[in-house]
Amino acid sequence: QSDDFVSSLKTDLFKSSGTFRVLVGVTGSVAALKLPFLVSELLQLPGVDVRVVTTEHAKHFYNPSDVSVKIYTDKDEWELWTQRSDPVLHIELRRWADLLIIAPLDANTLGKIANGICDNLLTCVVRAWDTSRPLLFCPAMNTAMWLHPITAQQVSGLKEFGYVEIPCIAKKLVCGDEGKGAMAEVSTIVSFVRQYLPKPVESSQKT
Ligand SMILES: CC(C)(CO)[C@@H](O)C(=O)NCCC(=O)N/C=C\S
Repeated sequence: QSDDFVSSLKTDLFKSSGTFRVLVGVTGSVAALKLPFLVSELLQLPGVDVRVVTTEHAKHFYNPSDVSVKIYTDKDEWELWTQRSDPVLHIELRRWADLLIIAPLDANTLGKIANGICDNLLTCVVRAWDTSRPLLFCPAMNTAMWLHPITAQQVSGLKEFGYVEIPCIAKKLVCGDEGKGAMAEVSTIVSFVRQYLPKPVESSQKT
């Protein structure tokens, strides 16, 4: 199981350059219920290959059978690496991805990333991230959490690393609060990602 698992990653690494590899990180905000829709919309983009890395808490909010692409979990990291010669999943994933988008980014994972904590597969990918590659994040949390002063500090910290914020929006949240904290709309997220796709090469031959 593990070899085809990694070999598919490795083959992707050497796949024809036409493929733009998008890794979606999903965390424990209720906005994670949008994951199936986000993935299906991203797959509509030309030449895009999508994989997902989930945290344990995110699993409460979506059904994996509604997601048509591979979802990597913390368990996969430990099943894959049992001896020195085994590949390290978070390193294979940081090599594989051309772009990482964390949607939604919950308050907990925001805090971890802002401080370099890497205690699960997703935060290990982020901790090992090649900052010359785009990392986009979509904060989503209760309005009271969003308004706490530590949030602005941590969001600006991520931006100092060069990560790109896709700002949260004001909505009537599922808990009844009205205000900022809702994840950006999927259409907004997809249009952000679209900006990073390789430009189609103008054909030099005159037809
Ligand atoms: C879930 C969705 C997308 C429905 O429109 C929206 O409410 C949202 O993004 N909420 C995320 C904010 C959150 O995590 N609230 C947690 C407690 S209020």
